[in-house]
Amino acid sequence: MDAPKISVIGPGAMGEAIIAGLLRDGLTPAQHVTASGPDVERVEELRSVYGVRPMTDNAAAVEGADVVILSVKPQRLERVLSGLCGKVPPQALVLSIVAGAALPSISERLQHKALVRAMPNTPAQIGEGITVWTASAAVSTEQHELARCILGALGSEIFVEEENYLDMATALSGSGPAYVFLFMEAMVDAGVHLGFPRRIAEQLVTQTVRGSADYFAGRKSHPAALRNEVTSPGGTSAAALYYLEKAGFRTAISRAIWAAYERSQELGKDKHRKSPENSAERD
Ligand SMILES: NC(=O)C1=CN([C@@H]2O[C@H](COP(=O)(O)OP(=O)(O)OC[C@H]3O[C@@H](n4cnc5c(N)ncnc54)[C@H](O)[C@@H]3O)[C@@H](O)[C@H]2O)C=CC1
Ligand SMILES: O=C(O)[C@@H]1CCC=N1
Repeated sequence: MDAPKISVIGPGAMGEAIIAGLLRDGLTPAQHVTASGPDVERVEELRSVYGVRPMTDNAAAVEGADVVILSVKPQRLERVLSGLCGKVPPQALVLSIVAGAALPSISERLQHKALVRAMPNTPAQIGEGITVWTASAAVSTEQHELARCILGALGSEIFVEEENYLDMATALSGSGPAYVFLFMEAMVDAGVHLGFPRRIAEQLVTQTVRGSADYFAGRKSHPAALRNEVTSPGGTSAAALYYLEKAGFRTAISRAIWAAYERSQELGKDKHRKSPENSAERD
C-alpha cells in the first residue's frame, strides 16, 4: 500500500499521541493525516505543530481515508458513529481506542465490518505505551499489519483474539498510569513530609520507579523475590511493608482494578454510558 491516508476523529490527548507516533515512525506523511474535532482552535493547533489537515466535519474528514481512528470519549461515540454511518469508505479500516466500546456495537452503528479495537495508554505520548488490540474477522492481512504498525508507533503492542481481554487491559494497563502516578505522588509527598526539597523527592521517586521497573523486566523474577532482596530482617523496608499490608494495599489495588474492569464493561452498554457527572457534554 502507498502511504496510508489516516483520519483521527477526536483530536484530544490520545488522538495527538497517535498522530505524533505515526509521524515519528514515518508511517505516513503529515499531509496524509487528518485531525477532526469540534474545536477549531484545537485542530489548528495540531496543524501548526504536526502539519496535519485540520477539519471540523467528521464526515468530510473520512473521505478517501484508508484508516479512520476513533479517539473520542465513550459518551461521544454514539453521536460520532451515527454521523459517520455510510460515510466511511468501504475498504477503510476503522480503529477504535474508545474504552468499553465493543466491536459488534461499533460495527452495527457504523454499518462497517473491518474494525480494530485497541487499548493504548498515555505513555504512548513518548512512544513508551503498551497497547492490547483485537480485530474483526473482516480485517485483511494487509490491514492487520497496518494496524500493528500504527499501534507499534505508540510503544509495545499485544494482539489478542478474545475481545474480553480489551476490558481487562483497560483496567490494568489503560488506566494503569493513573495508579502509578497516584503512587508516585504519594511517595513524593511523603518525601517532602520527611524534609526533602520537592525537586529531590521527585528525582528519587522517579528513578526508583524507573529502576525497579527495568530491574523487574530484566530479571524476570517474581516481584516477591525482588521485594525480599530489599527487605532486611528487622529493617526499614519490613517496617514500611507492615503498614502497607495492614492498610490493605494489595486488596485496594485488586479491588480498584476490578472496579475499572467492571466500569469498562458498563461503558459498553448504552444505558450506563451517561452518568450525572458526564452527561453535561463536557470536552
Ligand atoms: N486518556 C487515556 O489514558 C486513554 C484514553 N483512551 C480512550 O481514548 C479516547 C479519548 O480519550 P482522551 O484522548 O483522553 O480524551 P480527550 O478528551 O483528550 O479527547 C477527546 C477529543 O474528542 C473531541 N471530540 C468531542 N466530540 C467530538 C466529535 N463529535 N467529533 C470529533 N471529535 C470530538 C474533543 O474535542 C477532544 O479533542 C476515550 O474514548 C478513552 O476511553 C484509551 C486509552 C487511554
Ligand atoms: O479512564 C478512562 O476511561 C480511560 C480509559 C483508559 C484510561 N483512561
